[in-house]
Amino acid sequence: MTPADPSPVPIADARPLAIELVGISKRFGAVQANRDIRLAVSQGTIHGIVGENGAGKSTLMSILYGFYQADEGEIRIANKPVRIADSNAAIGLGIGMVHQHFMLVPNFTVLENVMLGAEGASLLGSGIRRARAELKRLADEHGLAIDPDAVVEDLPVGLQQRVEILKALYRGARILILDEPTGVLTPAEADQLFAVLRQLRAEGVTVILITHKLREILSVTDNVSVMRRGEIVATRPTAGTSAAELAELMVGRRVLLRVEKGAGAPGAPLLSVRDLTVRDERGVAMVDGVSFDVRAGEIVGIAGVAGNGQSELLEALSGLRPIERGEVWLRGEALGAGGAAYPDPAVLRDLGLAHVPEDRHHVGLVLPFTEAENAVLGYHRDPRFQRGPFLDRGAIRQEAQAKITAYDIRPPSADLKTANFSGGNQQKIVLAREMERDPAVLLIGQPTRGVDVGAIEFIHRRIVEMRDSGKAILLVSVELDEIRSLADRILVMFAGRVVGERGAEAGEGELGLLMAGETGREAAE
Ligand SMILES: Nc1ncnc2c1ncn2[C@@H]1O[C@H](COP(=O)(O)OP(=O)(O)OP(=O)(O)O)[C@@H](O)[C@H]1O
Repeated sequence: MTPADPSPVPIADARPLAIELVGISKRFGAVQANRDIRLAVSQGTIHGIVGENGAGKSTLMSILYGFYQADEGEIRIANKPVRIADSNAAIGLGIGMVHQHFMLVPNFTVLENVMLGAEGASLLGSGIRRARAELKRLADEHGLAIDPDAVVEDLPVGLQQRVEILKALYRGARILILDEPTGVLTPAEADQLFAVLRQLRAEGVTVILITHKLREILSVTDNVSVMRRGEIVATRPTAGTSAAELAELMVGRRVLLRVEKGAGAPGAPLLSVRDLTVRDERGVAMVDGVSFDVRAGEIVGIAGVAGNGQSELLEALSGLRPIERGEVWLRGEALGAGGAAYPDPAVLRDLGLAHVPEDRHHVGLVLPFTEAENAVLGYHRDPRFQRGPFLDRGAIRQEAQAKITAYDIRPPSADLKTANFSGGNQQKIVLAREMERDPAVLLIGQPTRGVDVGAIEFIHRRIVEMRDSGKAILLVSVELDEIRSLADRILVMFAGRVVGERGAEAGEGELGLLMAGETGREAAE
């Protein structure tokens, strides 16, 4: 284990301290999630926190926001020791949190969401007028333009996040915690968010930013702390560090930050899609006449801004969403032909199609189940896991343990409830299950969302190995870098249609234009 940096606090800075954590420790059963954390953050700075999956970042922020109580240690806000019993106490101390999974009421307006639960908010006429004026003032002052009467569920995620930030500022937040805020954003939305954070910093707001994206750390933070196995192992001024150093500090070894991939040798199509149309619950054609092939030994990437039909495409192909029209062939066999229903996910699995869903919480995992149960979910009828009419628990545990080792899932406990794994480790549980089944065709959505750099390196390598062993891979990701480094061919989706196809060498700007629906002359050039 790397010894903790002997002098992690404070980074020399003339500004007063906004936050000091002194010897914070927190244990969950056998897991020491935080150990003797010492951290000092100066007012009006952006402090990054990085660390591998399960390093304890979210736990530490939950302690600061009053969700959990530390077992030991002291929190000081503006040099005063405080007790943060719950999130109301945190808000009272000027601490605001922007959650990974937004906590907004979808069918309420922006104004209603901002007012909801705020102290002294009144839904009477004068109260609403005052709140509206205050929201406008905050939006103008911080460069957070928004329509107060827009219904939240109609807004793109970037603006929903803006509502979360405004909500925190409305409650008087002077310290803002953002836990992986760009996971659901497009590159352009992420840039806008960073512009907002820089402006907030200039106004004296203190920001703590948790992210796995080292590029973001380098571009927007002043200082950065690295967590490993519950401890802070280093704190550095951002200007004095690099992506390579941070990655090494995080995982304790050198990490390859780019994908190594030879030229592909694509064979026959294993998945063919013709004129596919899929509607959502509201009857809107989310996938609108889409056609493509994915060949053996090929990775086809679908690039696009979230919400342009990529999710519905994956769901339909994997049997989770009805297909309205179109044809799908899997390994040369027409699915749902001659009026038969499209096969359900279990049948598709038997036919050699695996699916890593984008939404691991709702589709990929049953959170109250143990790791071992989730490790074979959907595959538990496999003869390897049956003993007569019963499940062979020993075989299931053995399989789970092998995957835990191969994917470095932490903590390495097959008996732990899946809900108690960190987000990135939950993702690895789904990936291990679907990828190790040796499917002919793999549909994979957002494979590295919330996953640390060491695990990204591993997952990317596995995807390339699968391609090289002749699998057909359809990859959906909002990370353009991920698509560009993995895919052999790139299809761009916009408003339910494939609006362009490019080779792996396509430039970011060119793809960005297509993603924004600019299919005119500039995009063609
Ligand atoms: N409520 C809980 N009960 C039991 N264990 C927990 C609980 N919450 C977190 N843990 C454990 O504490 C450790 C730290 O988890 P935490 O979510 O803080 O990690 P993280 O650094 O935020 O990870 P990620 O990057 O994957 O989100 C993990 O081993 C996790 O399994």
